[in-house]
Amino acid sequence: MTEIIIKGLKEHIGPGDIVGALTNEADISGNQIGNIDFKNKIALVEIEDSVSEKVAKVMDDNQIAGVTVNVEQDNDFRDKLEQVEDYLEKYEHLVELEREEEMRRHESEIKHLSGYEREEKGRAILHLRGRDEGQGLAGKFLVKFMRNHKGEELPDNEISIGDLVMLSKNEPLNDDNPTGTVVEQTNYSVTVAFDNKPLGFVYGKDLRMDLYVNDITFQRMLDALEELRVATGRLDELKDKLLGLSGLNFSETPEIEFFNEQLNQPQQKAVKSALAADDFFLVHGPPGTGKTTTAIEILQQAVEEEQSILATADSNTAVDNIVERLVEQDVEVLRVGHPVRVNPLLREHTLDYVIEEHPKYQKAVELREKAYDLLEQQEEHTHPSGKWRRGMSNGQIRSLAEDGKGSRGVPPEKIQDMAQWLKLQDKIDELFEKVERLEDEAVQELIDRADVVCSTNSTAGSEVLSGQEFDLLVVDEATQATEPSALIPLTKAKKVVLAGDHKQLPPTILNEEAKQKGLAKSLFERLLEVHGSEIKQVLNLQYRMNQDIMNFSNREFYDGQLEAAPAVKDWQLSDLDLELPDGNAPAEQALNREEVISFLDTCGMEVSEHSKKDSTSVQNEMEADLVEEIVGQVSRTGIDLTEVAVITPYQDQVELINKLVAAEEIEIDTVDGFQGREKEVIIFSLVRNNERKNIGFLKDIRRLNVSLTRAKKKLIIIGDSDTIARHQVYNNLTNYVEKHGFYYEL
Ligand SMILES: Nc1ncnc2c1ncn2[C@@H]1O[C@H](COP(=O)(O)OP(=O)(O)OP(=O)(O)O)[C@@H](O)[C@H]1O
Repeated sequence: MTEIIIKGLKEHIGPGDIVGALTNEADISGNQIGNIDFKNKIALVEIEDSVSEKVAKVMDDNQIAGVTVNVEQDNDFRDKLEQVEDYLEKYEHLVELEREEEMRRHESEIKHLSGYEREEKGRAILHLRGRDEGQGLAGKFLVKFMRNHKGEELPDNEISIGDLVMLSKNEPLNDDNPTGTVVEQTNYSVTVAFDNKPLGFVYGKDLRMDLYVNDITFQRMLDALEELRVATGRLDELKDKLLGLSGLNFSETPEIEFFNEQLNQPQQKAVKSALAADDFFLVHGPPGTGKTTTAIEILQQAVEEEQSILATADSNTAVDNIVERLVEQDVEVLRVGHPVRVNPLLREHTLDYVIEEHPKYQKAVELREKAYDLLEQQEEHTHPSGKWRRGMSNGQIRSLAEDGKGSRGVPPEKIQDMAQWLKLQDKIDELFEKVERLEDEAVQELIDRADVVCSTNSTAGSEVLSGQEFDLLVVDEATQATEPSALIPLTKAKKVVLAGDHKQLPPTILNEEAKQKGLAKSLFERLLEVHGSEIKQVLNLQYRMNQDIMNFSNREFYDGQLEAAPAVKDWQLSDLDLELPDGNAPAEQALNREEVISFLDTCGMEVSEHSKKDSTSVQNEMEADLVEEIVGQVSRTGIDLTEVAVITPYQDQVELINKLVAAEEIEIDTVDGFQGREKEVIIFSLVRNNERKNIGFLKDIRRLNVSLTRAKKKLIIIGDSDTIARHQVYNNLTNYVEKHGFYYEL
């Protein structure tokens, strides 16, 4: 027996349909068919060896029970199926772990912060009252929550549609508190759907709502995984390729004219290869090498070819960056996403904004208002409820009303009044149906009209984009997205280009087990591992840093492939019109010496790191004082302070330095928060200084790479070589600065 694979089945198709179709269409007898095994929408059917080829040929693109199916012979298929299932189950499990961790963190915050503090952070809303809104879709119980005081706006908050929230009265941590999903939201109210009838208190006053988990993104990840599981056609092919079950295809490299004439050789090559790739392509862009610049050119070229295009990134900031740069190039962009989360300067490109101008949407607004008027009119009539309905069907009420009759003790006038209510209901239903259709059409027309649709990875899974297919998906900052997150837009695409740098920081994962088991790994990295360097182009000319700042990272992380563009390779702080200090104090020397990289080593000084009570973070007062001293020197040079930043791996150190440094223009941030950014001068406080030589999460040397590649003209590092230099790369760093920079033992 040989196994043939039938793909694209529908739920209603059973073994009988398959046997029927095969015996009829392929002219074989029932006893030439063996076991039939169903896996989702796929059937694995055993066929006698002598006829299996014929069956596969006849049945491919043929119909079974009215459904067109794909049929092939593939002896490795069962194996592949298992691999796919292992992959999907693994990620479903990891997403679930992360989701649970997020809930735990919210619980812990609810425990440790007051309600007001949570409200301040936007993760709780206090002083609410609940109003019963009846039952909604799938029998869920709907409750609308508003402030106790009528007409009072809700405070700013992070809660959004799809999130799981918890309702409480006085006891925010009570196990019995009901949780439900946010289904509707305005400035004044949040409507929540509960699976079961919630406890009576939610219909009262003085309630508190807590964000429990930002669930929508997790749900969309799980939906994307499920889509992969039942994928057919192009998505099925992409799935095989991303798992390495089949190879990649490339078409001929196109001859093109570049929109951006400044693109350098590797950038041009990346654009051409990305266009030639049929399935996946990676643009590997080390810091400052023009990753986004290259991605923009790829998008413009695809627009020129009239492809339908989706461009995404994990964060709203990164998406806004793409939107801004596309708009500069006169590309017609449609930005999908909540306008509140979009840069105000770009709001005119959001779907919510442009749709207001669409005639069909305007008509929908008009009809909706009509429907609301009718709803009001309806209140003047009798609702056909149990009390008055007395078991009568709508049809009976209508025909009794027509005949002017009463029934079951209900007088004729009451029946007529109920019939009037029903008549209005019909009109209301019809209006809402029209509203929905008009809105859908308006959205579709706007999507079709746009050259490029832009959204976050998560929002690519939103209702407005459901059912859309794109010829090309470009994901920027792809190494900062988890694999399931990148899968959300991928399920809509025929071809995928990812731009990123896996040598910089991966996405933040809260759950340690999920992180260890691979959730922090991006799709970019998977593809690189599976398909090797054929799938990528490295951009190796960087436009950010003096070459001495670049070179350490170049050697440690990029195999020496990076080059500094001529314009930047020798630039220095003294090129700016500044008054550099002329003293010999270390903080002064760090600024006035020619060397662009300095290391102020605190190795001989007292051990000085410590953790605050209940904090997993670390701080170092001695380093903070030094930072303050250097900032003082920098400020006196007359430099534009918005061109200076202090970065450090630890949040508590950020807070400590923030207290010491008065100049508000100077950004002080964690390394993770500063990824993707740059400044003329960077002061980097390493913090770790302990007898145990413990360097905590500095062990992730990608964090060091990010830290060392933010400064354009001056990088000042403060750290304790005794603690850090146990680690080889940090040891290399101190050696490097001794040789190529200004190294000073305090
Ligand atoms: N071919 C080029 N010629 C001149 N300047 C360029 C070129 N390519 C990129 N740049 C400049 O280099 C800077 C970095 O470019 P871009 O923002 O595209 O890089 P990136 O790799 O996405 O950066 P990051 O690593 O910070 O994410 C920009 O100021 C851009 O204008």
